[in-house]
Amino acid sequence: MSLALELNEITVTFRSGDERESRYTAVAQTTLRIAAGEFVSVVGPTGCGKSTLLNIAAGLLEPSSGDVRVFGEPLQGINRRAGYMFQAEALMPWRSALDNVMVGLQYRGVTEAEARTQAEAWLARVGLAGFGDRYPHELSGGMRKRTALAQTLALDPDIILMDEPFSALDIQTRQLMENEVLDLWAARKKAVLFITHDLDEAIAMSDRVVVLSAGPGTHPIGEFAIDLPRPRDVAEVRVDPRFVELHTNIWSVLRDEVLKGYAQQLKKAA
Ligand SMILES: Nc1ncnc2c1ncn2[C@@H]1O[C@H](COP(=O)(O)OP(=O)(O)OP(=O)(O)O)[C@@H](O)[C@H]1O
Repeated sequence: MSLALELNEITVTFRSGDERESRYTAVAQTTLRIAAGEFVSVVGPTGCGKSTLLNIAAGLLEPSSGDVRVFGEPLQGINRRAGYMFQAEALMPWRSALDNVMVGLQYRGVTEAEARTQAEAWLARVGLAGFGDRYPHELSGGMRKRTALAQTLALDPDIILMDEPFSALDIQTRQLMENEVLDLWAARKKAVLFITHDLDEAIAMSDRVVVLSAGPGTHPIGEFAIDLPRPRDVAEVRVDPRFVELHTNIWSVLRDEVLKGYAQQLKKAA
């Protein structure tokens, strides 16, 4: 089994506050490996370091120590084998949905005509055929997420990095999007690193769920193989007795960390 992404013994220390001497170790000695085609979710308490790990995988942030490998090669700079989808809206408001999807392709050197054809096909795949000429403000939140998904997948990345991509959506739209992502993933089997607060979402979508400790110095404290059959419907799978059992097992590890995470946030705010 080939590894798509390896984070080996990663430590990340930030300078914190105004005092130059003051340092905060967000991530400590964390190893996380994702096989080609594997869907892995990372859950952990608020502020523990999930986004920091994703930024490391994206090559947007350099670790203080440890190394990152992409398909066996050391990562230098931006991870060009990866596509990202973040919590915040990433669409350019002055471009139509179609232009938003086309721009990444054109940046890669695809001709305008070919980029248009591919972008139209991706918009259709995410259920937005006929919406290409709308601007982001003319689309619903779910439609904007679909556009962002088309934008990410159109570049055909081997690794997909997602940081709470659906957290702003209402529950029905969210479940529709989760099922769509699972269908698209099943068709093309990319490696996915999915960050979420939501344990139900993590279990419903993933092959494996990794639980991070509360910070400072977050690190994995549990790893669970999700042996639920696929294809899955994220709403239906939640009532499967095995889902409930996995949820109980993972929550027993996560619960104390969530409580520690809240205490930590309150201390930081004080
Ligand atoms: N550039 C930075 N400078 C200083 N501290 C930072 C920086 N980026 C993150 N941190 C701190 O590192 C810790 C981890 O942050 P991170 O955003 O990775 O957590 P998270 O688990 O993704 O949070 P959430 O669940 O709330 O999205 C936090 O305490 C945060 O304040």
